[in-house]
Amino acid sequence: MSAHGATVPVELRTLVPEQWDAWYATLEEAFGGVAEAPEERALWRALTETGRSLAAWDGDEVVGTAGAFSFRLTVPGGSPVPAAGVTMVGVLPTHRRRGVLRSLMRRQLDDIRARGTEPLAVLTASEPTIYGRFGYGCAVERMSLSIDTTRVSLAAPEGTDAVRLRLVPPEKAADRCEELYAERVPLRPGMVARGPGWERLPLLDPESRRDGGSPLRCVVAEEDGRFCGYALYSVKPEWEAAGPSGTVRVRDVEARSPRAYAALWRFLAGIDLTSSVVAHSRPVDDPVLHLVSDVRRCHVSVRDLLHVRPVDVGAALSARAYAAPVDVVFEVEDAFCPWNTGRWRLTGDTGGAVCAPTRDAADLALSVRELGSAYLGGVSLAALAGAGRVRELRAGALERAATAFLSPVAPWLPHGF
Ligand SMILES: CC(=O)SCCNC(=O)CCNC(=O)[C@H](O)C(C)(C)COP(=O)(O)OP(=O)(O)OC[C@H]1O[C@@H](n2cnc3c(N)ncnc32)[C@H](O)[C@@H]1OP(=O)(O)O
Repeated sequence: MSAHGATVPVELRTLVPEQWDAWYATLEEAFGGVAEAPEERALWRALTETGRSLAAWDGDEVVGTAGAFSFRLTVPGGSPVPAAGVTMVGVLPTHRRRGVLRSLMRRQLDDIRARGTEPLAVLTASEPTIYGRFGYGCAVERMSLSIDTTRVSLAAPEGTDAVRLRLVPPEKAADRCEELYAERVPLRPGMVARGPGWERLPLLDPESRRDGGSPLRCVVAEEDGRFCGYALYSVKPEWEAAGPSGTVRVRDVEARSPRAYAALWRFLAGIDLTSSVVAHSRPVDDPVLHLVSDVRRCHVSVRDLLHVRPVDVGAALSARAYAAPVDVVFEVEDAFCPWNTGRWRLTGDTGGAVCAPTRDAADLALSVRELGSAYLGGVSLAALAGAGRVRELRAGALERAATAFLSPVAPWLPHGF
């Protein structure tokens, strides 16, 4: 019985390709019933891994959906670790709060564990309050910026003026952009290698999502004739009594050098007839924060992005490296996946780690959710301890573990899924 009504006795079945339309229609209904543009729908259809997607049936009706992508996610130290990218979760409004999501999450985590290859599950949540009960912790935040470019100037490191910028249709630059993206993936925890088909995601640009803005533009940066960066953006023109006040909407910026990075942002901030540059998903340590003359007029805000759930605590903690030597025993509580509950000894350093069950006394006590939050190195165990969510059982253990877990580069990923 759920808190809101009798549990619905749904039957969970693996999605078969012929049922994709009905399945996806349920998902769209759960999200409010606005149909996606045909190209968007076609992309998600192509990317759906039906064999690991679940449909909850009530009689002959699909009332709930949950999918998973087979990702390789960068973890601290730079290794790619297999992770289930949980996606397309929805329950019909007629069936909400009667345990359908809970049964989908139960089955999905059991399936991921049974595969034996993915120590982690990750997701971006429609609402951050939903997934903590299933052991997901917020591990990555994203930063939004709205730069008032009538007041803010950008610094130009030496060599910036030598960077040549060129407007190129996004499809024409796509291969070179993907290559650069692939180079960046190991450099930041949270980044996901884009498998076949995913290269279309950054170019997805349905008219229905433009909200009065231009089609997607691409500017590429070149140094000595070599491709060294790109920005994907659009422009939303606007006219006020006092003059033009358009907005540059940034979708992505990547570069191989600080010169190219600065040149791209300076370009975006200087487009005629615009007075602001808006970017909704940047890493919280984006170097652009150190290029601007007035960070307050960049209207920075931060919100949750990626939630991480260790499915196999031992394998997950063994798969990453640590910024400093660490030898710590965790007392882990995991109500939803009890196979993780117990004491785990983690020993590791910058070269790698081993994490295995132990009978030794615990140094730190926490739930699997806090381990998920700290896993990518962007959330400090010390901050979680400050909230009472990590308990130090041996003096000094918290500081050492917190130092070892942190990443010098903030985790991030450039797009949802
Ligand atoms: C990874 C992704 O795809 S994120 C996208 C998630 N989907 C959406 O937001 C679409 C719109 N919403 C929905 O489809 C549904 O409301 C869902 C999927 C969020 C929840 O499905 P339901 O079947 O209603 O959830 P279910 O009844 O299993 O609830 C399980 C628990 O979570 C809680 N819960 C579920 N949804 C919410 C919510 N939006 N806010 C707060 N608590 C919630 C329930 O109260 C219940 O708590 P309890 O165990 O203490 O009783």
